[in-house]
Amino acid sequence: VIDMCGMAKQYNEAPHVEKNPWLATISVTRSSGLEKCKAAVITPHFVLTAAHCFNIDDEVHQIKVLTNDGKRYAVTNVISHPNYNVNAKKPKIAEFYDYDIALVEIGDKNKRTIKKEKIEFNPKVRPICIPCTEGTTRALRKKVAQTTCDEHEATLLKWGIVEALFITEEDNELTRKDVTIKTGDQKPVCNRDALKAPLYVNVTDVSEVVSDRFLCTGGTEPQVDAFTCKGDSGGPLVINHRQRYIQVGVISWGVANLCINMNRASMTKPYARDFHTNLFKVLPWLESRLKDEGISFL
Ligand SMILES: Cc1cc(Br)c(Nc2ncc[nH]2)c2c(Cl)c[nH]c12
Repeated sequence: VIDMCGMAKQYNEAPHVEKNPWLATISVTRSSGLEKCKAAVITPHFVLTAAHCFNIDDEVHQIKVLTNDGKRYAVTNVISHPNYNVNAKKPKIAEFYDYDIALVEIGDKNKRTIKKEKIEFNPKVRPICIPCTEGTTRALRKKVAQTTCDEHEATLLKWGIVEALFITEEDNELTRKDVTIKTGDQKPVCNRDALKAPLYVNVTDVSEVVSDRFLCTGGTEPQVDAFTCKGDSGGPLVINHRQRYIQVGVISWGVANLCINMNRASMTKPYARDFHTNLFKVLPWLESRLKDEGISFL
């Protein structure tokens, strides 16, 4: 049977790693120290993360992918979106996160074996669903023949307020955090708070920093949303559709740093918004890079 995506243990007492089997951690070892990001398992050879987790001079031997079963995988390639350029708007905008998304390819370049090492799936390690793939059509319980990518978007990113979640690691434990994606008329209200980020104080036009590639979450209306910490970068923004999990975004950046070393402040702020790269806006790139991976895009 084709590996069904977005499946997880649902029973209350299930270990957190089996409730969130698609979460992975990326570690980048540099002379300046260790950087960690989150990622999502999407195929046996690829995890999806944020491009800003890497520097241009990082080499693949410095990067490892850690899955929930404790396995560490070597990396053969980091494929950042071609339009990602954190320096694109310097000096006015010191960091620009448009197209903040990257695929990390698993395998060991040095291994003489023909077959690349690949992620072993098990109850703690499973792929998440990606929009506009057959796997997601099945996960949405729709007819494979007739369902279009637009229908996926209409079903998942309805107009207004969309319930979603991300997974963070607190005291070595995975915990889910609930957020609401502001779409439709709620989107400008959410995006506007980007100008409250210290980084963007001298920016006047929000569209200079919040491009159409972003989904916006956070704040206190209509509910008090969880906020991200820098260490959450690269993790998946997930929609739970009838106990099947579909990734719609990659955690990119946030307005307020309400965390000290991943210890969250107790109170959020109304302007504590987070921005996530919207997978529906990077599909041609995703499809072109995943074509030999047994994922059939619509
Ligand atoms: C997830 C995440 C990533 C980054 Br990079 C942050 N840092 C930042 N955002 C704007 C400029 N720098 C934050 C903050 Cl702050 C909260 N969550 C973040």
